[in-house]
Amino acid sequence: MIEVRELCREFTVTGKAGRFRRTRTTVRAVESVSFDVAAGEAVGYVGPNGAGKSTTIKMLTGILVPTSGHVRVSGVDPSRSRRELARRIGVVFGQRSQLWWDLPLRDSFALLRSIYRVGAADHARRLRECVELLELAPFLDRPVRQLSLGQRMRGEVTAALLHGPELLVLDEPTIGLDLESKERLREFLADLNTARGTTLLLTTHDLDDIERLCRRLVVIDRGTVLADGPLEGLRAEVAPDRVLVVDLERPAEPLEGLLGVVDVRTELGGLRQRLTFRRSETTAAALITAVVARAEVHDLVIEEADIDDVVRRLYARR
Ligand SMILES: Nc1ncnc2c1ncn2[C@@H]1O[C@H](COP(=O)(O)OP(=O)(O)OP(=O)(O)O)[C@@H](O)[C@H]1O
Repeated sequence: MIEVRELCREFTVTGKAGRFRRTRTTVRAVESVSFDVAAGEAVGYVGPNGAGKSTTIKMLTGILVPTSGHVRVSGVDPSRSRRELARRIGVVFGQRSQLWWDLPLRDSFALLRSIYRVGAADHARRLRECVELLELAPFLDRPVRQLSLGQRMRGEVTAALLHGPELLVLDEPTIGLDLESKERLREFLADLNTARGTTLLLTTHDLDDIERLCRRLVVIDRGTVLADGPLEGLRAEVAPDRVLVVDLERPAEPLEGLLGVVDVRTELGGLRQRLTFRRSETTAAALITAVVARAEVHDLVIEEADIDDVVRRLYARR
């Protein structure tokens, strides 16, 4: 669905040096990025501010022409075949709108139907689904400028889906939304991917988006790919330890010497013990069995690096 090879984009920035002289410097926003996305995948494209995410998305959607490298999306070269691409993919920019500000949402949708030349029946069916799942009915007849951010975003996502795209590209789709709106949108997108097979590529700084939506993460920094793989694989790679926290019925000596355990800390006078263990050397189940054989356990919980930790550690590698 997406094929990117050694993609590079430079910008020339002019600055002032003295009264009359100007300097020209070249900024490499995307240095060399390569990755593929297969049909049906849901991929998170993440990286710190200025890493080159938006620039990549703009090249994937035909808004920017690459300086060098190869890119194909949905079988076409995005910057050469923008119209063809627009028929095949949907794009949502959290910070920009594709709706008509003064028109009621319903009229924006009707205009998009004529622009994309979508059949009346298909349009009506897709609109009905979005209206129901994204709960648009109460504000369909209101001008876009009167909508809240959350309402408008639901409208933006609908607008991007009315022509039935096989790929949806989202740049910061949940930015600025409240928790409930974020959750509603995530649920809708997860269903779009799993039940309908629409391929998703999204950039986000909200790693809960990734946790809920994406099985795979492409992490970029300074215009190159730092890591690419399933979240679980990346977690195992950068955070090889997990922690088993056990609350005992009675205080006990530290539970030392269990297979795979690299550190034991006691709290509450030995009533709570935190056992750090290597995921490559033992499983949580085996360790729990070993602990239960040594002491009477009241409660236990397993802690591991959350997605923020994983991504932070990946950035820190640089
Ligand atoms: N039109 C432009 N002219 C000059 N430099 C640019 C231009 N667009 C982007 N850049 C620079 O390229 C780099 C990558 O920018 P980009 O917007 O792709 O990053 P990003 O990963 O999307 O960041 P953020 O998370 O802050 O949105 C930055 O250093 C930015 O200043």
